[in-house]
Amino acid sequence: MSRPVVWSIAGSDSGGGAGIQADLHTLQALGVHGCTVVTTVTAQNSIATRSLHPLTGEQLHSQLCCLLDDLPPAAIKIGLISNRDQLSTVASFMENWPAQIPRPFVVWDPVLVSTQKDVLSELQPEDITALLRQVNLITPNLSELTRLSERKVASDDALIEAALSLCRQGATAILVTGIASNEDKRNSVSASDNPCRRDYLVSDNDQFVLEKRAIDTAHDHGTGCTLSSAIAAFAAHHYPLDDCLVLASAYVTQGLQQATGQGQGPGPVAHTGWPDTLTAFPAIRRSELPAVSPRFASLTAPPGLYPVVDSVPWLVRLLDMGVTTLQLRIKAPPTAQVEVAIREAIALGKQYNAQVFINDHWTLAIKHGAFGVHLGQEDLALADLTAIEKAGLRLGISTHSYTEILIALRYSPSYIALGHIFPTQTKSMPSLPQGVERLARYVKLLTRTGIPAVAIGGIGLSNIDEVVQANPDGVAVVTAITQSENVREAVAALKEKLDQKPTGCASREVSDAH
Ligand SMILES: Cc1ncc(COP(=O)(O)OP(=O)(O)O)c(N)n1
Ligand SMILES: Cc1nc(C(=O)O)sc1CCOP(=O)(O)O
Ligand SMILES: [Mg+2]
Repeated sequence: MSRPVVWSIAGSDSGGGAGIQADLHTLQALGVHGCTVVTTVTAQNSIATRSLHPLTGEQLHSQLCCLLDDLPPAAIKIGLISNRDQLSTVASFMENWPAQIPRPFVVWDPVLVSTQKDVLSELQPEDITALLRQVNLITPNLSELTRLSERKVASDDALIEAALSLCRQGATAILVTGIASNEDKRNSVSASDNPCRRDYLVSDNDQFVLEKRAIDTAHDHGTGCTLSSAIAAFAAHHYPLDDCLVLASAYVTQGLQQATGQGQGPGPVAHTGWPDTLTAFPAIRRSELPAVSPRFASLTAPPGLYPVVDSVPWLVRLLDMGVTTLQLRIKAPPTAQVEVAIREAIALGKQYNAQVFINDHWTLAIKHGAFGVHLGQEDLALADLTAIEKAGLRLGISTHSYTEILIALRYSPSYIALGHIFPTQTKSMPSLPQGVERLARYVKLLTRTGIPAVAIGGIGLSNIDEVVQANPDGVAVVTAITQSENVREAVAALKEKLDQKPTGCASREVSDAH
């Protein structure tokens, strides 16, 4: 099967560490086909840039048209644009994108100065508006943001205001990269702890921070190029924007961790594979999320088959069949009737020595001493996580992306649900089904955290074999049980499939970053 196509419109770095060369290494490593539109030929090595040879707008146009005829892109990364002629060529090409070809995701890393502090572009702030309007994301560092926005950026508030000023000029979203953390500056971090680096995502309707420990290496040439081309690669694989940023950040961190140096100056970032080490992933900071660090009690047994039902009679039926992990999911306000059902469900869980989770209704779950509570991402902002933890309840958290997994990990839950794997009729979902390939990557990422992974969404007898291959610790199901013709047979068959899991709950380790 052919790979998604990504174009890199950027400068050539003869030293092989940045520009088109870094982009092609990144795109290859991340499973997409890279095509190139060279904007400028640089004579450059690891020590200095000796000369720059910009191509004309016409030469760029000819490369762009040739690619569009045969290799339309799923995503485009734009890097070095040396002058106004080049910028207006690329901007007008994007503006006149043919209606019959799906518009690609476009990320622009507005390279103005090299890591060795050589000025690479003649562009002035007033030149950029035409291209800003055509891109989905720009990824300036602090000095580029300062120059493009023509503002002094001395605080977080000033940074956000400068980024929003670019939004007002037509930018959709800005990722401001590599900001040293204010707390580190104030507290002079200990020698054993590398300082934090933050990337700020700012758009008209969203703001969040990706935070990670700085990597102690001299070999960081091509970091910005690698980040933006990785974002384009993940966009081409149809990841949502927040996941593109999270995955690209982890790819760069892995590259910095493994960089070994080439030449006498700063060597290039290494090009590793798909990010799969949790320690390379950033932590996510969102102002609306509770700023607490609870650690919830563990499950007493792996979840295995985990039916999610909406009534006490269903719980009784399944407990009688030997099911040991269940959820009562009543999507209704907390009336007296709901409270009675919750109290009975909790009592049944104790009677059968089963792990019974209460969905959403965390106050009633605490009041009646439940085994555990299940919360979604939206519920997290409203619930008192400290009260749930202090009352000794377990917590399960829903996730639908890498970003949501990183958010969930911050609260050390008792399990993490990964959904929805296949299309589901039970609930209308704002995200797309994830499929078993992503499920397997998530499970692998969680494998050493100590936190069990539960797959949910559209899972039944017809597809459970594929799910089992991804090796989750549990499988949550609604309709596979509640709409089966013979519930006892369905339970037995699903349990038998789960018993064929490749391995059990592996030994796990939790990352400091989360
Ligand atoms: C095991 C499990 N996984 C996911 C969910 C969904 O929780 P949430 O996102 O809060 O949605 P609602 O179930 O409340 O509609 C779940 N309940 N259980
Ligand atoms: C309640 C729920 N939460 C999901 C998630 O992805 O968070 S999917 C889902 C419904 C699962 O029902 P069924 O097994 O019938 O598809
Ligand atoms: Mg919920």
